Amino acid sequence: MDPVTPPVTDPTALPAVDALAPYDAVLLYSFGGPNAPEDVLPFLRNVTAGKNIPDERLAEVAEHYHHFGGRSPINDQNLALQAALRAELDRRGLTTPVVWGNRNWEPYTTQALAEARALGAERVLAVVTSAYSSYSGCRQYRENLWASLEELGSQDAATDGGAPLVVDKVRSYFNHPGFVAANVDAVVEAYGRLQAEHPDAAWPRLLFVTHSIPDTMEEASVVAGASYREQHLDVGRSVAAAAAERLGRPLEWDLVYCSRSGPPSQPWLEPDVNDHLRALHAAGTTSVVLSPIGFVSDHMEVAFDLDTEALETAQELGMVAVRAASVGTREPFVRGLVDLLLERAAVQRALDAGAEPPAEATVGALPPFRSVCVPGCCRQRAGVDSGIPAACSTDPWS
Ligand SMILES: CC1=C(CCC(=O)O)c2cc3nc(cc4[nH]c(cc5[nH]c(cc1n2)c(C)c5CCC(=O)O)c(CCC(=O)O)c4C)C(CCC(=O)O)=C3C
Ligand SMILES: [Fe+2]
Repeated sequence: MDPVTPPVTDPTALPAVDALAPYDAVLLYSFGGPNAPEDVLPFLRNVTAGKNIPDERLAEVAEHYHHFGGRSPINDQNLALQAALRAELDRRGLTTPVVWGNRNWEPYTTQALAEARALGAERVLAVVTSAYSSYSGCRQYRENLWASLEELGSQDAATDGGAPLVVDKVRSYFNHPGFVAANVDAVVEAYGRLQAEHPDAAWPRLLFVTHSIPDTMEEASVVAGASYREQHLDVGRSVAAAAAERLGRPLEWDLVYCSRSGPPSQPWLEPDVNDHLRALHAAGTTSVVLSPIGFVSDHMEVAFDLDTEALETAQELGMVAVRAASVGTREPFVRGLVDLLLERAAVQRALDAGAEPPAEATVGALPPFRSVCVPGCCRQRAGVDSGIPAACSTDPWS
């Protein structure tokens, strides 16, 4: 018998393979913030429910919001990022809907998942507005996702007769080339701005700033591969090296922290940005650039803790200081996020097929973080199981 000759097919005649399959919706998943003065207290109650935050700290943080008319910039920034992701997906011919939801304010997680469901989604790919892995940037989001899926009756069987809704998430993307490149651009621009505005200033020292977390949370974060602090140090090395090359001069840099809360007796990551400015000043530094690599947009922690407080500290000390922009909707970041969505879809197709997963893009010394969290990933305290289930992991309940 003649061997069967396979039919010659015209690839352009085949239906386009959906590059985001198996996902049929994307969830932009964020922290949330108040839109008006009357939102401030209920928002803070949502954020701090079950947390050991002293009343004095809460009153102080409420003042930060009222200082800006009771409205956080974060929601507008997320709407802008949602629109930018939409535009980048459209540019690549992808029509998958992008919904937006928050852990702590409207539109809440459950609303966003219900919206995805109403659009016909069965498998949602979440991207959180936190680049680093720790309880605050990973597991807490996953716990909230689990709770919302429960609320929607989607864990075991869908109540609306369809397939159960499943949510996966993209890996922590601190060491993704797009996130790093956007931070490099912002640092280079900030050096340009500082030199233009203060031509006589000394060559600035570079301070990378991130959100402080309790030492216990830092210790627990290492389960993901490298601790929260080590993840930032890796990004700091990458950004400083690339920016120094572009600027044609070496850069000296430090990693510092902002927005500490919790009782004073509880140790959190240090040094605080203000304390560090004082120490640098005492040691003779006169000029700094602050790069908020810990945050993806210029939300309240940036607008208050850096632009209001830290820049005031620098001014009091007579130091020249400029804040670099956060990645926001910068093109390398948005393109990188869409690359990540596509990469995560390819990873999932390989996992579902038992095939070799594709290579995952990184820069720096650390490996790509896991797409599916391991049991015990990103707890509040190392070795202590809170018993709270979390989505997007190989924990026994998922
Ligand atoms: C690591 C991290 C990020 C970065 C990663 C990410 O982006 O997720 C982040 C982001 C944010 N944090 C924010 C606001 C707040 N965070 C608080 C409290 C806390 N944050 C923590 C950590 C983080 N937080 C921790 C360990 C606490 C203690 C209580 C707890 O264990 O949760 C509190 C309570 C009052 C206070 O103590 O400050 C508020 C109001 C906003 C919104 C800003 C806006 O409205 O524009 C954003 C984006
Ligand atoms: Fe994790």
